[in-house]
Amino acid sequence: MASSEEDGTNGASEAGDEKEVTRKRRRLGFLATAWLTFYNIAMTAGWLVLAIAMVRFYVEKGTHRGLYKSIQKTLKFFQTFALLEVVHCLIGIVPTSVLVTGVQVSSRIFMVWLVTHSVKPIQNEESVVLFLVSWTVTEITRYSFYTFSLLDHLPHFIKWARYNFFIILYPVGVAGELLTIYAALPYVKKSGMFSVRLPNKYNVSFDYYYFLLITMASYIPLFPQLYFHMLRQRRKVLHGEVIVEKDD
Ligand SMILES: CCCCCCCCCCCCC[C@@H](O)CC(=O)SCCNC(=O)CCNC(=O)[C@H](O)C(C)(C)COP(=O)(O)OP(=O)(O)OC[C@H]1O[C@@H](n2cnc3c(N)ncnc32)[C@H](O)[C@@H]1OP(=O)(O)O
Repeated sequence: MASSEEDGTNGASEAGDEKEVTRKRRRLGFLATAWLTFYNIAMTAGWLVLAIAMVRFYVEKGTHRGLYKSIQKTLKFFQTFALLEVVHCLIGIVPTSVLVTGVQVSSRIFMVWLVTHSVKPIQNEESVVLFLVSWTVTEITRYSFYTFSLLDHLPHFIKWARYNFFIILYPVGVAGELLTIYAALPYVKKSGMFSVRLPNKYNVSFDYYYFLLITMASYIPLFPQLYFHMLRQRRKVLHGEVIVEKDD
């Protein structure tokens, strides 16, 4: 696979890229770079394990039924581990917005623990496969992008994939998430799970069913912001390589 140095960009932009990498390293410091490299390698490996497990399951069983159950431990571990991304932003070792990362990570944690893990009858829905596949492809690409960038050997395809796959995978993932929450609604309403009814000694009430409806509605203002954020990042990072994209 060609590295960014080998992909046909001109000398001036290579020199600019190298200076940028050196500036970034100095800014980050050794410890932060080492930690991020370890973190990104671990996350790439984790999501790769998940991808292989999903493909193996489907090849062996020929159905998606039981898929979630078979991969849930790995999924929960690596998706929960991603909470560290919010910490990375908070302590300033990655130049990403806490808000953007917070919304992204919390919606995933919410989907994993408070929807798919908690509402057992929906675990075999096709929509679960939809978001699992789009998360997995996205994360393998994203974490390998960060890893190779930190190691200063970024293959052009990874960079291209990082800033193009999301155009399709983001809406597909969101559709999978929304359909899964929608499928959970009847069970949540019937069981009254996570809901607190009056009267009680704290005098508070909470209805998880309505909370889910509000969460679904909140995708309407929040998702476009994340999507346009990624489109802006795409323009920033791939700017100047438009000719390469056209050649593709
Ligand atoms: C409690 C209930 C809450 C419910 C909320 C409900 C509302 C939810 C609405 C939103 C729905 C989202 C659903 C989502 O789960 C669906 C999917 O994910 S589907 C699959 C497709 N998904 C994607 O493609 C995700 C794409 N999005 C992102 O990648 C994110 O926006 C984000 C993770 C935040 C990344 O954005 P960022 O701005 O960081 O982009 P960059 O990758 O370009 O990074 C910018 C710079 O930071 C450096 N960086 C970042 N992280 C690292 C790292 N780990 N290691 C090293 N460096 C890192 C990166 O290199 C860039 O540096 P520089 O600019 O110097 O080059």
